[in-house]
Amino acid sequence: MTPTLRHTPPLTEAEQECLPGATATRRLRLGTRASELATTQAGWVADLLRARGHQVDLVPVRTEGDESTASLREIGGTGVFASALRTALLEDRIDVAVHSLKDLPVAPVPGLVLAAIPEREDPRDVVVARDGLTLAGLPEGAVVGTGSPRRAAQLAVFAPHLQIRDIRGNIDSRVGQVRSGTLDAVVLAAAGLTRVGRIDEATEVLPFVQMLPAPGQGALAVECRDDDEAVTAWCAELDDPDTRACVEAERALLARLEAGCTAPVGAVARLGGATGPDSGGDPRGAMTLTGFADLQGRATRHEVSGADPVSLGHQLADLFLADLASTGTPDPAGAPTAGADHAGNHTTERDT
Ligand SMILES: NCc1[nH]cc(CCC(=O)O)c1CC(=O)O
Repeated sequence: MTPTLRHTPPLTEAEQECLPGATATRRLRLGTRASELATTQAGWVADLLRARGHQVDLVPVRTEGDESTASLREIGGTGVFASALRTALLEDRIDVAVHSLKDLPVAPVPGLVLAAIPEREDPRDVVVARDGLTLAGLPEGAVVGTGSPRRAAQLAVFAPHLQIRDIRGNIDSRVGQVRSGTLDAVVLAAAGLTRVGRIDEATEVLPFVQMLPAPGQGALAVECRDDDEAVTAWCAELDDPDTRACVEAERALLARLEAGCTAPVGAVARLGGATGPDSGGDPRGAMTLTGFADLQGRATRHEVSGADPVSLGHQLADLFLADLASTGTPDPAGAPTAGADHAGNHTTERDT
């Protein structure tokens, strides 16, 4: 193996750019957890980097239980999937970490940067049900497995004839419980099924009007050390600005809501529409951010449109926080902006 740039005195970014073939002399250590989904996602990012001329080695990273508790405490309590990879990155055992964005806590980590958010997969949730059925086609009392309070709360609104059972596990074990007859159906992210090549097993795609995804669902985060300018720049080439704008809005909602409540939250941002003279000069055009939250057993939706992703997220959060503050019955006059697919004022019975 040829010596790497890591063992030579550090070069400035400008010096590296002058070196012919400089990118090929440094092998990138791309960290991945061991699950099929994680290795598939990491492999996809590795291939994108290889297509740009980089040499990439996949590095399996042990789960959080193997790591020092001190480092984990530094990072924070949530995000067990992300913690081990982030620790490995901070300790210079890997150069690049690939995460499912929806599993990544919204709080930034000092020393790390989200160098790229590549183009997202389908953000919707799908159903895998027995006998090719849809949720509407399942009989009264049929059992649907999900470990997600967000999914359970929305199922209670649009499919109240179904029972929810709290389940955990990877894609294979969750679908396996339908195949074995333990469950009538499970709800999963379309993106996960697509990435492992099993999207054809979905029996129904749930539209946003019924089921809003987790903020960031379907998108990946490519994380680097912020002082590693070369790797950060190489990874930044994988960024999709439209996806980044959408997930910024979705995560801004989550960040503001996490400060004010612990409700299950769904959200999706969509670009497009107002690209004409009224679009405020934003070349990305207008964005619409739609959110769901189950606030103390009362499920509500709100929708906002505008140009700035982060302020949209905050605006939407403030609508939910205002709902929460008005502890009495929901105010029908407080309906969202015209055109919203509002499903408010439902009473839910949450099983999880
Ligand atoms: N919480 C688990 C998880 N984290 C990321 C995905 C895959 C979908 C994605 O990348 O958003 C899944 C599986 C699921 O929710 O069904």
